[in-house]
Amino acid sequence: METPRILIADDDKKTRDFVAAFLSYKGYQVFQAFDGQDALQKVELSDVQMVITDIMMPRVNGLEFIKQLKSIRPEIVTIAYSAFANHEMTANLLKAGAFFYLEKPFNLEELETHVKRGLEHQVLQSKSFRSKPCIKNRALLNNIIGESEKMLSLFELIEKVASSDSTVLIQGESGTGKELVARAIHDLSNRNSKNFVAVNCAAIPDELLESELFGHVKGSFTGAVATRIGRFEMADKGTLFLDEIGDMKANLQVKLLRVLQNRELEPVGATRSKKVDVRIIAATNQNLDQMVVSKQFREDLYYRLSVIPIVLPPLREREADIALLLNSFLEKFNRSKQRKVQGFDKQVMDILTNYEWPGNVRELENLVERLVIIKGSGTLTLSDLPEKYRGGKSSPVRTEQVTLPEDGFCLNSAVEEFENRLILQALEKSGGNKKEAAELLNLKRTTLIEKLKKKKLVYGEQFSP
Ligand SMILES: Nc1ncnc2c1ncn2[C@@H]1O[C@H](COP(=O)(O)OP(=O)(O)OP(=O)(O)O)[C@@H](O)[C@H]1O
Repeated sequence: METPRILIADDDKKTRDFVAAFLSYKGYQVFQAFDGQDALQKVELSDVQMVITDIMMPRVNGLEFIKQLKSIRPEIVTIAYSAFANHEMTANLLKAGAFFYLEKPFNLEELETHVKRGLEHQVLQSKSFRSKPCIKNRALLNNIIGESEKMLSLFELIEKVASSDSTVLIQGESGTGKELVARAIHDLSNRNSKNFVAVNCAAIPDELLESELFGHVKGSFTGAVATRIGRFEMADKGTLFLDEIGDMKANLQVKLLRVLQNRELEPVGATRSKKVDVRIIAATNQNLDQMVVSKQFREDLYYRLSVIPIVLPPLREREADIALLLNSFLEKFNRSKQRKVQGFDKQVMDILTNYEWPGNVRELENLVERLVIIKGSGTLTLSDLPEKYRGGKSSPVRTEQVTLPEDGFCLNSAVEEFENRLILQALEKSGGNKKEAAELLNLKRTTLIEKLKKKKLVYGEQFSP
């Protein structure tokens, strides 16, 4: 049996460390959160079965935390504790779905008894949740392929959050389907008759992003030849999807925070602000938690955005979906490319099921598209697979051959040069075709185009770093 995973939420570090040390000693895997808001984040990131929470905490207190947790992850068992409890609070806690309530100071052995009971209860409860997955609108989620347990709970979560109008933060590796999930949330929400507007914050040059988001008035900067509305206004009454939010620069983070707080924005060069009614869904493949610690991302904005956190699992953690994805894409590309490939032989299926998929579903989809086009008909066998899949190696780039010079060097410019060279090689290989080059690099086509713009790279011209 897997080691049970438990999260302890308490703003008092001493108590938190004390309870954590005891439960770790007893063999549980323990995580810590410093208040209810932080706990909501960590629940998703650490995939726990139980939360032990203090009641008196700043920002989101224990009772509010349990209510929110139950609305998104009802199968997680919670034990609450507090120094001052009265009958009314205990009743409220149990009504909110807490499994047990303990009064401080409590005995650690007593806590462990309730932890054991709670975890037994959790196993039974999660079985019952699994046996009746209540996904009402599977048809609307049709373009998200998956039947693994992780995907089924994702579908349930999408349905629950869609109607809530809260801000959502989707985290996950590149190619796991963050944009697809954002669209599904919009499609299932009351805003679905209005626009879903997507902005890739990493792809738009920093100096243009502000006017792209908030719009500008004529003459406010060189090139502002006419007044233009921004993406926020385009998404009015609908949904704005802010992709790659981790790349947003500090000055714009402040402006975005202001819009989220006041629900109004100021176009570049305008003297008056405008009201907007927009639901924000943000996404990133970076570790925002760590970026907050290293002060690259504002903590206040992080909490504003992550009211409902969703973490998409990488494909290697849901092997059960790989065959389904391979077959679904095979069907899709047979249809759209007018080919008649019959399927994958067992050896190919086994290799692809055990492959790591560093580029996740995007990589799988691109591979199937290429295989279908090239093969045309018949069954796909080992010799049809590109070398890297046959050898089981996930990256053809031999980074281990790179050595750091004695006196060090500038990492940023080296990385930039490395990226530029690979982009130009991909364009070379595809004869300048950007869609194909993006596929070779496992990037979205639009991301590649914006990267080229940002870097001022032109295919066909000699690149000098
Ligand atoms: N579960 C899925 N079912 C079907 N297609 C999927 C699934 N997940 C991802 N895809 C496909 O994979 C590709 C990448 O998905 P998407 O752009 O949503 O990923 P992402 O996580 O936003 O990537 P990035 O971080 O690079 O922007 C798209 O073509 C999408 O349709």
